[in-house]
Amino acid sequence: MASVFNTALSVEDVPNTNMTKSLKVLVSSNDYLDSGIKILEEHFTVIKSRYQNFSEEGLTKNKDELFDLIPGCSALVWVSHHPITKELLDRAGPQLKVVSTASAGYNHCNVPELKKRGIKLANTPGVLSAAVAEVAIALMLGAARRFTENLDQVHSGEWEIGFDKVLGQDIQGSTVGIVGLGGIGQATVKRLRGFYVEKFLYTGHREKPEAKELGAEFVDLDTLLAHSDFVVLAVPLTDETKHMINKTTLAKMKKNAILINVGRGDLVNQDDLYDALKNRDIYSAGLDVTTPEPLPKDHKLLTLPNIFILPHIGSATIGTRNAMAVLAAKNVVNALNGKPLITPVLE
Ligand SMILES: O=C(O)[C@H](O)CO
Repeated sequence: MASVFNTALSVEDVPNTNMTKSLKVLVSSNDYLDSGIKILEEHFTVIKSRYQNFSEEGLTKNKDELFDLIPGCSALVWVSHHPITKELLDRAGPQLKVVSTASAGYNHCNVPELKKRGIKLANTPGVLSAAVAEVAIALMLGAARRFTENLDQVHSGEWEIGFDKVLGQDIQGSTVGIVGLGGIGQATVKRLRGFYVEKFLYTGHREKPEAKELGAEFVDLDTLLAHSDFVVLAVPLTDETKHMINKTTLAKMKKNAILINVGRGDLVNQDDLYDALKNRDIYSAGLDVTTPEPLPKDHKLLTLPNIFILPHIGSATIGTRNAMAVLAAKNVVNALNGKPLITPVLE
């Protein structure tokens, strides 16, 4: 755990208060951790939403409350996945200097609008790569070894224990294609080394210098889809990547291919994925992210035996979430003290 915390600056490194307590910092949800609150409270007046943003009721209350609390704030620590809209920024007022999202993904932030207004944006990459990579591997195992069907058997008490029953696929000897060899993609490759993967492919905008050491080969998306037994999505959601996995791209994948998504639900056209899984055009899928979240319990994807879904827990470990909370807070301290952001998206 120590090494996770060490990836961000220590509390002592943070510039201290010639700032005033009168600056207001809004924490967008009540599930932000005390490790972050403590740092913020040393410097600022912290205003916290009383609500979380995961139940339908909580989401609505959280959204309404944020609208009431935001006027006059100098910084936002964003733990919600609500979009940061033009309307919300107008409501905040011109003193708003920085948005610090406690996530690697920042697709919920209106970047052009923030830029136009000169508001800084920070995120929390790096500190969560290991935890998300571990979940990517859990999904690979879960989808390849048919955990959904197997867990159903455990719960129903009807085990199919035949020698030839519920057989899965190996990671050993497979080709793993990583879409997006950033921090999470690289961490996934490193952790897969012990699984005796035959070949790593990756795709993205450009070749990555780190790939050589990882033994990963740069290819275009079509080549990756055509050759990979596992396709791991580890890219941010942008206009370019939205629905990059769709009817056309699914048709380019191998029959035995397993699709893994640890990025964002909207990277995948879920109707097309449903059809591909139902028709066995690909073997299975493992998703940590869906659209929407939570996925309604009567959603058609949940009727499929060959899908293994987790409720967006990629970064949800004690060490990682604390590291994210601390980093998000330190970015605010720096921004309001005229120092560079530690992990800037927009500066
Ligand atoms: O973007 C992220 O940081 C993860 O998906 C957790 O929200």
